[in-house]
Amino acid sequence: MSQFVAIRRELHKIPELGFQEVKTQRYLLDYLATLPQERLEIKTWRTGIFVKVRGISPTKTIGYRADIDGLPIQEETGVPYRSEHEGYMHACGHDFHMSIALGVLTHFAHQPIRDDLLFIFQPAEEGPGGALPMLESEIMKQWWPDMIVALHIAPEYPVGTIAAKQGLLFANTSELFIDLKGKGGHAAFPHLANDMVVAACSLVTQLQSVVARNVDPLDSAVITIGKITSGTVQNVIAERARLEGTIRTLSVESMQKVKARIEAIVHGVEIAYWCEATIDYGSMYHQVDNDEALTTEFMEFAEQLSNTKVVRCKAAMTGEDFGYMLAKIPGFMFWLGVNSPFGLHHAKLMPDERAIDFAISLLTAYFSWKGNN
Ligand SMILES: CC(=O)N[C@@H](CCC[C@H](N)C(=O)O)C(=O)O
Repeated sequence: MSQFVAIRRELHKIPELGFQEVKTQRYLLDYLATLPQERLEIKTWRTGIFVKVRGISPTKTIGYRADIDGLPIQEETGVPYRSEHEGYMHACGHDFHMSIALGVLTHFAHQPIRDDLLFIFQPAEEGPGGALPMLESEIMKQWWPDMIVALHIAPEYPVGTIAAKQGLLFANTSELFIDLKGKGGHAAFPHLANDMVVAACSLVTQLQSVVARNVDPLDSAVITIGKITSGTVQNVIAERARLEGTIRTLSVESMQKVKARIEAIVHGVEIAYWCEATIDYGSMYHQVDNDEALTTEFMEFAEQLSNTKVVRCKAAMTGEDFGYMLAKIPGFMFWLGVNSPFGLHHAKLMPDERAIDFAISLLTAYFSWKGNN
């Protein structure tokens, strides 16, 4: 087993939620301390880390970002290195993202190139979002990169495949939390209560009409309600209900339109079900827009490598707060094939670990070329 597969397994055991990545940060710092320090500058930022690898005669700084948080999912893989944190899992591949970043960083700590490299270990990608505050931090302002790159694992592609496109790659996202408050009561006397289970069910159904009837069929949007909580016991009418979900759109304008329709429907539910409703949009992520020239250059670079297959993919409705970085710094994100029968955010996600060494060699080759040219 390669060193960075072993590191991935250690990180896989300790998934932590956004801005709680204390053990993860400690693990990363301990590893960084084992590298030759002559060219490294390491600065922590909340639970994240910035690492600069000083080049020999720098003309620019190339940034590379890896996200480090896990998800509140109970792992069902049964692997020996499964999560030791009950109810939490690296089910979005951030353990891969970190070990790949460490592999690339390790190479350049031993064999520096002309240009500076900036590695960003970013907390809270799954929420509430670490990219934007990290981007606004003093450290980032001091070490501002001229370009920036990130990858995301892709269960649907085989190892050795990368997928990317110029322009829009990932959607705009907004979390969605709706609280309904009616009147509870005895299950036998519904006419004396305002039942929030019924209101919530109706609201979920009505929300489906926004994408079906209000979004241009040639545009795209998603409204997913992933969680509903309501009620206390089977024979009591629920006074409250809470819906938790996410909105995805392919433009900022569509996001505004979808939210306006959601607000109108929620107001209609207030009237129809004699209840009070509040909407909270939680955290929002800017769409991931890949720089045309840099993406083309990277895809052409990867295409001439004998072990790499490059796919021109479509945009996806996933979200990524790396979009905030790409809104300020030219660069790109690409998908890395990991060939898992179970997808992202699934309790049985099982990415093929051979993708780790493949990605380290791809990125090492690309940064060596880009950082000397
Ligand atoms: C790559 C990926 O799966 N990203 C997450 C980002 C979540 C953003 C936010 N918490 C939300 O749910 O809107 C995704 O779910 O796409």
